[in-house]
Amino acid sequence: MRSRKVYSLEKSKISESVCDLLEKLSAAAIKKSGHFMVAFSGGSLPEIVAQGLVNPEKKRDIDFTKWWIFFSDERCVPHSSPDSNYNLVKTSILDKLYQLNKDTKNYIPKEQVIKINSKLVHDAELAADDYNSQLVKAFASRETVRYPVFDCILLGVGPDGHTCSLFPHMPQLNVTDIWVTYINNSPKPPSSRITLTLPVVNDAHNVVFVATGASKDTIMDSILNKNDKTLPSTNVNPIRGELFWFLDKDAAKLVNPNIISQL
Ligand SMILES: O=C(O)[C@H](O)[C@@H](O)[C@H](O)[C@H](O)COP(=O)(O)O
Repeated sequence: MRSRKVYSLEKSKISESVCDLLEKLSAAAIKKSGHFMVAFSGGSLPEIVAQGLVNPEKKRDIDFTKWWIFFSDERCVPHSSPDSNYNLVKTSILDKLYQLNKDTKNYIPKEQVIKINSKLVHDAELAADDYNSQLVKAFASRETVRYPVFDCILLGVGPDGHTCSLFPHMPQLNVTDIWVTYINNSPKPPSSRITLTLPVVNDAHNVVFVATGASKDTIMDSILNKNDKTLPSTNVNPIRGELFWFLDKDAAKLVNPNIISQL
């Protein structure tokens, strides 16, 4: 891992700070390769990013036409379901971005939002294979390596240390021969999901965790202080990339102050 930065911020500062970083990473990626390949998790993350990204009071200097949106994990539900991470990102970010920038057309083209195949949500294994093929197609023009290299993967962390849909003591954490795998007994409902595998996450140029709330203080102690490798989030260490943790004060309460970076 090139570097790890752990930030502990007032909750009100989290969205803006994460999006300041996204603005920087986006500009660098677009300059280097012509696009910004970013994967979103579900949970609280999309709303947190939305507050800083599609804010009429603070327009971002971002060329959204060059963004490609992927999902770090996705539930095997219809796109219209309230449980769909695509639906969450669409309603919290994509639709608002369209409304904010429809005059300038500075929004993400629909064909650059790579979502689960809604015809396959009845079969998580087929859906995972299909998403894997979609990744191959999307990254074909860029990649000569074994894995797709995302410019940024945005992750949340569960109170049990899961991230994406990689859960403690479940076999998906050890899958290394494919880019996307599936689970049908997720401890966090809904039970059927597809997820990026750990090697893909660790091949990203940048991985950004966002964790807020007192419910995350104990797990943050296990991940950052105790380095508990049974927890999927502890195993996220980008091989050539940068790792960022954005914590609010509640989630960072038990974290050793010596590992906290200053923004
Ligand atoms: O689809 C999902 O459920 C998410 O991708 C999941 O991995 C989430 O990121 C964590 O459960 C944290 O969720 P919160 O940020 O809401 O606690």
